[in-house]
Amino acid sequence: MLLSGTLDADSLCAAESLTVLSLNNNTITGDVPQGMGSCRQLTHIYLSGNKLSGDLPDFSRISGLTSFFVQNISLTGEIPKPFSIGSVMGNPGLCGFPLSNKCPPSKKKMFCSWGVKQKIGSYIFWLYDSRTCYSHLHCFQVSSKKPKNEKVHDVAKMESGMDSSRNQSKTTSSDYKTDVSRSEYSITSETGMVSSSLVVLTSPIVKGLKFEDLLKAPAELLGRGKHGSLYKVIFEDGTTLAVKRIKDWSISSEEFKSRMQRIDQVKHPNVMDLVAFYCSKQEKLVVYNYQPNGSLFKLLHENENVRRFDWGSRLSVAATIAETLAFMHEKLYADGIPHGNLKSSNISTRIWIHAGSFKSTDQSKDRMNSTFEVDIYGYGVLLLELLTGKQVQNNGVDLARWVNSVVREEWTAEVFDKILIREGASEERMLHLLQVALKFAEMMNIIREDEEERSIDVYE
Ligand SMILES: Nc1ncnc2c1ncn2[C@@H]1O[C@H](COP(=O)(O)OP(=O)(O)OP(=O)(O)O)[C@@H](O)[C@H]1O
Repeated sequence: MLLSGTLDADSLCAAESLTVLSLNNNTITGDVPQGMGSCRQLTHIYLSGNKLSGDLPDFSRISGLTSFFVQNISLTGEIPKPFSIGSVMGNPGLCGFPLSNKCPPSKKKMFCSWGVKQKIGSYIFWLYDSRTCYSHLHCFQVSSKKPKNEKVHDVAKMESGMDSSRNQSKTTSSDYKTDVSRSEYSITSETGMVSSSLVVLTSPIVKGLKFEDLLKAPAELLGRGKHGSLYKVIFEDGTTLAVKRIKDWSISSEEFKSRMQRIDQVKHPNVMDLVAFYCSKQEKLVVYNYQPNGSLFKLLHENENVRRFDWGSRLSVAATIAETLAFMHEKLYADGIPHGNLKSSNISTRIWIHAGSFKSTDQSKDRMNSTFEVDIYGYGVLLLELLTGKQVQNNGVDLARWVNSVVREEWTAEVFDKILIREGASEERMLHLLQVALKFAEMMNIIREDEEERSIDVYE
């Protein structure tokens, strides 16, 4: 017997024990109701082959959603998480990864304007430890106003830390469009290396991608961290990737490869898939899909509509990250691969955790425990950032100390983000979470009773 009728979000959400909604191949009609995005208990949604239509609700708030099948319906909108291509095919109006349909700019804008309640999700990028040589840097980073020979020098200077104007190193996409459309330099001409393919792990879109293709495409420096530089690389067909050029990592190619493959095997919907990697004596690159939606950092600190990032959304982000971290730790503990660099800029607003994983070559138990503890500490700092709305400096040490001093000495609710206070979020609940966060900081032994008051006044 085929089921017919329409979907009612209120009753679906009210059925708390309903986790698997299995309605494939029926004759259900009407829109997929927007309210279904609030049915947080759902883990599996099967709606393929019905007569549904309309805009996809925002399912990104359903952190436990692991299966999502909407094949052959006429839905429109952006896919909430990177589900397999098979599960969303047959919907010409859907866009976003893993489909090759890019979402129109208007949709992207929607994310950039931080429609938090609807759009907050979390993806974590899980990745690497890194270290590379500085050769061929010009292929990625070219300044627009100088002759090409000079550009090479600029890049080399920037990468080696000689460039004093570090913050000015960011170049806009438009600069690149006009000036970096084709670098005359290639890895082949510089080093005599032969053409070589990247190891493509996930994306059918970039199959056959060559190292040279990456080097030649227009690139924009997104940022430089302690493990190397990240570039936005734009191809002629519009495919946009984020490429991390890892520096100074004395790890053998075999080990690098096996780490990347191991990370690739552990799939979690909130951890951004590695698209590809490349490893040679001179270079180690890791490739992701470019995420246009901004980071949790931007959401918290550079968002004009910050008011909309309310307590409920922050809690949901915190819970999603915790769940994801626990999953990844469990899967990767034996391999000694923690994230290693968990911070708000590595979490994008659809909640993808950006990769990052420093593998200790010292696999002793103590050492391994301590590297995983760094993630727990990072998570504690993230909680403090969500609760206080303050920017993290000095790896979170100062923020943890400041919050600790407020909690222990002269308690004031002003420790919390004033937006949360204004919204009427429960002080008691926020305090509970604050205490959890402080426990993580204590674990790293950064808060001590006998502590000198050091630089925590930045938060006063
Ligand atoms: N796939 C991506 N798409 C879009 N932006 C990204 C992507 N990955 C990272 N970013 C953004 O680019 C900037 C630089 O990222 P990167 O990961 O290099 O920083 P980092 O973690 O400080 O580096 P490091 O690990 O070397 O210390 C950050 O602002 C981050 O939010």
